[in-house]
Amino acid sequence: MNASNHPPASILFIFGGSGDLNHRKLTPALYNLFLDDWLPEQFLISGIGRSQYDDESFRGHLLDGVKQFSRRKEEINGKWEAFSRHIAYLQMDGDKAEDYQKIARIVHDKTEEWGVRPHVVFYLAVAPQLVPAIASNLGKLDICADKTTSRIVVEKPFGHDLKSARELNTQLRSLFAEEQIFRIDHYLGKETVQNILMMRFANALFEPIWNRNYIDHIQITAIESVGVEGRGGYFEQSGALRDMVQNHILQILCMIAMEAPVSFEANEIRNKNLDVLNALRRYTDAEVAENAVRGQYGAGSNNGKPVLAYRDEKGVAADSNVETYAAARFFIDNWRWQGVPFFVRTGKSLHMKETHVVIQFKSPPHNTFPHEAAENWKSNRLTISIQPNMDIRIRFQVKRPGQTMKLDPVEMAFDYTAAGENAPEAYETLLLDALEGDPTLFMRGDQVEAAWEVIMPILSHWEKNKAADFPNYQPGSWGPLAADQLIEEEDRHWVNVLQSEN
Ligand SMILES: NC(=O)C1=CN([C@@H]2O[C@H](COP(=O)(O)OP(=O)(O)OC[C@H]3O[C@@H](n4cnc5c(N)ncnc54)[C@H](OP(=O)(O)O)[C@@H]3O)[C@@H](O)[C@H]2O)C=CC1
Ligand SMILES: O=C1O[C@H](COP(=O)(O)O)[C@@H](O)[C@H](O)[C@H]1O
Repeated sequence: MNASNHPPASILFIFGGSGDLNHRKLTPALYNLFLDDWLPEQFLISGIGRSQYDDESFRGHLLDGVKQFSRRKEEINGKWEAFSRHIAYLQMDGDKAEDYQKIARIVHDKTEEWGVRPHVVFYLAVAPQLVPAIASNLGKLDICADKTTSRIVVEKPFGHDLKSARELNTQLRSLFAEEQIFRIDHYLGKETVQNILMMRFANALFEPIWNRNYIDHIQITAIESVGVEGRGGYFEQSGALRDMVQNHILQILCMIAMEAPVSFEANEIRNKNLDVLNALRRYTDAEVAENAVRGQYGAGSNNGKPVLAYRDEKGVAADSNVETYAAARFFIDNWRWQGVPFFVRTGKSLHMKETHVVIQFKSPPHNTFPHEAAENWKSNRLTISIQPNMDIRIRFQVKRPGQTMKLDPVEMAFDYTAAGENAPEAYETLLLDALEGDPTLFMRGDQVEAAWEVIMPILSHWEKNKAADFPNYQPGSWGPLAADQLIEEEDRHWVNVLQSEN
C-alpha cells in the first residue's frame, strides 16, 4: 500500500520454496514486481525445502510456474534470465535446528558481497504444523533480533480455532515483536478490496448514507465454481467457514463497516478494523441455528464437467460432516449498524466464481408515484464487484420513456478493469509491502483472535450437531435451499450479480 517507496537491499527466504504456493503465486508475483522495477538491485530470493534441487533446476521449476500462472506470461524472453540470477535454492530441513546456520551464512555472505546488511524476510509457505518449529529456530538467529530489518510472514490458516490461534500468537510474540509478524490474508491485497477503503473515505458522497438509517442490509458473496479438487485432506480439517469466512469474508465486512480512520497509518486502520470485529455479535448456541446454515455438495456436473461428491474426494470421510458451503447473518452491535443484517455466503462447486458486496438501501420514505409504477421500491443498490468483474455500480430508478407512469431500474457503473488495466495481483502488493515493512494490509494478532471469536460459536454448534441432510446441494447450483430461506425470511434475496439483473 506504500505510495512510492522501493524496498532496501533484501533477502527473501521462502520456506516452502519447492511447494505449490511459491510455484503458482509467489514467484509469478515477484517476477511481475521485477518487471515493474519494484525490486532492489541487491535482492535474493532463497527458496527453502528438503527436495533435491540445485539453483539451475530450481529456477527451471519456477520458470515453469511463471509460464503457467503469471498474468504476464508473454514477457518472459530476455527478462527472466536477469530475474533468475536473483534466485537460489537452499536445501534444508525446517525441523533441524543445526540447518539454520545455513541461513545465517547466506546473510553474512550477502552482507560482504553487497557492502550493506540486507533486510531479511522469512515467508512461511508451509503447512501450519511446521510453523512453530520454524519460527522457534528463526527466533534464535541474531538477524531476527533487529525489529526493523527482519520480519516473518505467516500464511493462512492462522490456527485451527481460537485456542490454537492464541497459542500461535503467544509463541510468535515470544520470539518476535508484533511489528515483525506479518499474518497474510491475500484478499486484503486485491485491488478491488483495497478500493473499498478509497471509495468510502476519499469521497464525501457515501458517508452520510452509510448507516442503519439508509441501509436495509448488506450482502457479501464469495462463491467458487471449483470443487475441493484434490484438496480433500486439507478441507476435512477446515471447511468453508474456517477457509473463507474467518479470514477473507470477515475482512471484507470490516472494510465495509469500519469507522473512518483518522489517517492511513497501519495501526489506525487495524484499530478501526478491530472495532468492527469486537462489535460483531457473538451468537449463543441457540442463535447459531437461526443465523447460520451449511451445505455440502453431492455428485453431479458443473459447466458440463462431471463432479465427484465431496464425500467421494480423496482424503474425505465417507460420512463427512464438513461443510463446503456456509452462509450466515451477522449483526454489528454499534451505533452505526444496529439492526442492519450482514448476510455472507461462500461455497465450492457452485454456479460460478463471483465475489462481490451488495449494499441494499431502504425504500424511499414515501412513495410519490402510484404503487404499480415500480416493481420494487427497494431499488437503490450499490454493488462492489471484487472478482472476476471489478466494478462499482449504483442502481436507481428512472421514468420509463413514454406515456405511462412506470419506473425502471437503471445503473451507473465504474469499470475498475478499464481504469486499472493490468492491475497487480494480491500477492504482488502483499510481497512488496512485506519487503518494505508496511503491515497495513496484514492482520494483527488481536484481529485474528477476534475473528476466531466470532465464528467459534458456529463451529462448535456444527461440530456438536451433525448435518442430517448432507449432501444438500448440487454442483453448479447456488447452494442449499436453507441459504435462500435464511435471507428470504425477511423479504430479501441473494443478488447474483453476474447472472441476472435481479
Ligand atoms: N497453494 C496455495 O494456493 C495456497 C496455499 N496457502 C498456504 O500456504 C502453505 C503452503 O501451501 P502449499 O504450497 O500449497 O503446500 P505444499 O504442500 O505444496 O508445499 C509445502 C512445502 O513445505 C515444504 N516442507 C515440508 N516439510 C518441510 C520441512 N521439514 N523442512 C522444510 N520444508 C518443508 C515442502 O518442501 P519439501 O517437500 O521440498 O521439503 C514444500 O515446499 C499452507 O499453509 C497453505 O494453507 C494459502 C493460500 C493458497
Ligand atoms: O484462501 C483461499 O482462497 C481461495 C480463493 O481465493 P481467490 O483469490 O481465488 O478468490 C479458495 O479457493 C481457497 O479454498 C482458500 O483456501
